[in-house]
This record gives sequence, structure tokens and C-alpha cells, in this order.
Amino acid sequence: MLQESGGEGLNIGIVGGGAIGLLLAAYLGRRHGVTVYTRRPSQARQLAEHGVALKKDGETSVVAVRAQPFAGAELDEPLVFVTVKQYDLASVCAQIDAFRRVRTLVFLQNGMGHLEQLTMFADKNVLVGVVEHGAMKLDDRTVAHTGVGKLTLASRYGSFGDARELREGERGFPIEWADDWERILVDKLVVNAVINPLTALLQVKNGALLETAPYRDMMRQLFDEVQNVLPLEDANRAWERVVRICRKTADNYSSMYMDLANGRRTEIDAILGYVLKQGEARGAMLPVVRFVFCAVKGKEGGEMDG
Ligand SMILES: NC(=O)C1=CN([C@@H]2O[C@H](COP(=O)(O)OP(=O)(O)OC[C@H]3O[C@@H](n4cnc5c(N)ncnc54)[C@H](OP(=O)(O)O)[C@@H]3O)[C@@H](O)[C@H]2O)C=CC1
Ligand SMILES: CC(C)(CO)C(=O)C(=O)O
Repeated sequence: MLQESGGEGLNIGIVGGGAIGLLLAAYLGRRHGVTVYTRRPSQARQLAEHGVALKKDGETSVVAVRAQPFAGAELDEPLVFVTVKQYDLASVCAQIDAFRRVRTLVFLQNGMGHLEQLTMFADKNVLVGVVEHGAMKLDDRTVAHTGVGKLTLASRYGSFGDARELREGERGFPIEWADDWERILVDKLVVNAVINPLTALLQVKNGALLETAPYRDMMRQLFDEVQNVLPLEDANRAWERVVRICRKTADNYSSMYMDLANGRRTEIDAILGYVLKQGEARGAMLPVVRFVFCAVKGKEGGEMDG
């Protein structure tokens, strides 16, 4: 059944209609008026005509949303989520005038390679977020919610602004508020830096890294270098978090595994590329990180810009 998009709440814009963009639209659209800004006009047409379909626990629900292509758009929502991949952020930021009327911007990219780009929005409330939900885009208007986690938000510039209206989020889509943006991003970066490239190169599910002794050894070697150049509060706890998440997602194929398996570009620049830059700034040699970084770049056939 098609549920009307919520009229009682905020007007919210979402740039990018991928797995995370559609997941947000499906949950936030229940109570708020949501507009999805897509790259392709054909996707915007489908979303505007048929709504966003959310598949969860064998059931499908559909929420009506507005949609239009991002190119040429002038966003007039006070709160906008940007959910494109890190490597597409430059093309979105190039359209800076589109955000003139936006008061609060939320960036949900993995990794930390995008932080410098956010300075151009420093006169607004700028939030960064860590998504711990599993989401898979099934087609241009359908998303499967494959793992319920939470969204953690922290302010990078200004305050939480209009995002505060979201309170604890929606049922099945909890939101947590953190005071230290660097902490939440670094904690997630360490997890992605260890699990994603190794699973992608070894072509295994996350759990295999722990089950196979030599792979676990590789995890530890990579972690030891990564933790050397990132501002971690407690390296032991960081390692325990990597192991815990690896165990909790044992049956998953990581996003980097899926990207390589499907011939897509990966987010390696934002993850290990960022770690390498931190190493350079500190004069630290990171041979294992560089080796793994080059292996992923070679597999994706991409340019070396990290
Ligand atoms: N999926 C998940 O479970 C998780 C994802 N994340 C992170 O969230 C971020 C988004 O991931 P995800 O949703 O999976 O990525 P997807 O690749 O599924 O979606 C990205 C979307 O951005 C769109 N896009 C690209 N350029 C533009 C543009 N210029 N204007 C408008 N739209 C554009 C793409 O359009 P098109 O389809 O036309 O190319 C695509 O629909 C990533 O950084 C990822 O690491 C974090 C945790 C979990
Ligand atoms: C936590 C993990 C490793 C789960 O697969 C992930 O975030 C990813 O695959 O990008």
C-alpha cells in the first residue's frame, strides 16, 4: 500500500538515491516531506510516480516522496542529507549554489577523505554521520533493509540545527547524537580500513577473516599500522571493536567486496588513501597499508590519487 509522505514534520532533501538515500527516504518519509535528488532523471521519475519501496523481514511498504534530478536543482529544504559515495562528492559540491537556502547539511560518507571538502559549507550547520545499517538497493525505487543498526550524528560546524527535529529517529531507524565528530569517524574508519580491503582482496565474507588464522594475522598487521597514525583513544578497544563488528557481520560481504565483485569503483581513497595521507604528514612508513591500497587500486583499475 502506498503511504502518503508525512506532512506534519520537516521538509527534508536527500541527495543520492542509492541504498542509503532510499533507506533514509523510506523511514523519514513516513513523518516528513522528503524530496530525493537523483543523478538520473529516469530514477527521479520512477520515485515521484511510484514512491520508495522498503523491503524488510519479508514485507514491503511504500512511501510517497517527491523527486527530481540534482543537476540544476535549487534545494529549498532546511535539512539535506548527502548520501552519494565519497568519490562523487566533488561533483555535488561543485553545485554549491544549489545549497544556498539549506541551513543544515548532513554527510554520511564512509571514510574521512571527504572532510576537507566540507569546509566550503562551514557557514551552515554541517553534520557528519556514521551509518551502521545494512542496506541494499534492489532497483531504482526499492531498498532492502538487511541489517538494523543505528545512525550516529555529530556536528562538524555549527550545531545540530534542523536535524534535532528528528529526535530519536523513526521506529526501526534509531538515531544517536554524539559530541565528538572525529571520534565517531575514526572509530568507523578503523573498522572499514581493516575489514573492507582484506575481504575484497581475499574474496571472503567478513567472518572468514577471524576464522582463518593467517587472515586474522593479516588483519592484525594492517590494524597495527593504521592505529599508529590515527588519533585513537585506546588501541586495544579499537582492535576489540574491529573483531566484534567482524563477528557481528560474519555473514556479510563487505561493501568493498561487493564493489569489486560488481566492477564498481571502491571507496579505498577515502579509507586507506586517507590513512596513507596521515602517515605522510607524520613521516610514518606504512608498507602494509600501501601494499593493500595498491592491490585494491589495481583490482578496480582506478587511477592512483591516494
Ligand atoms: N549501503 C550500506 O549498507 C552502507 C553505506 N555506507 C556509506 O554511505 C554512502 C552511500 O552508500 P550507498 O548508498 O551504498 O551508495 P550507492 O552507490 O548505492 O548510492 C550512491 C548514489 O549516489 C548517486 N549519485 C552519484 N552522483 C550523484 C550526483 N551528482 N547527484 C545526485 N546523485 C548522485 C548515485 O546515482 P546513480 O545510481 O545514478 O549512479 C547513487 O544512486 C557511502 O559512502 C557508503 O560507504 C555506510 C554504511 C552502510
Ligand atoms: C561494517 C562493514 C565492514 C560491514 O560489512 C562495513 O561497513 C562495510 O562493509 O562497508
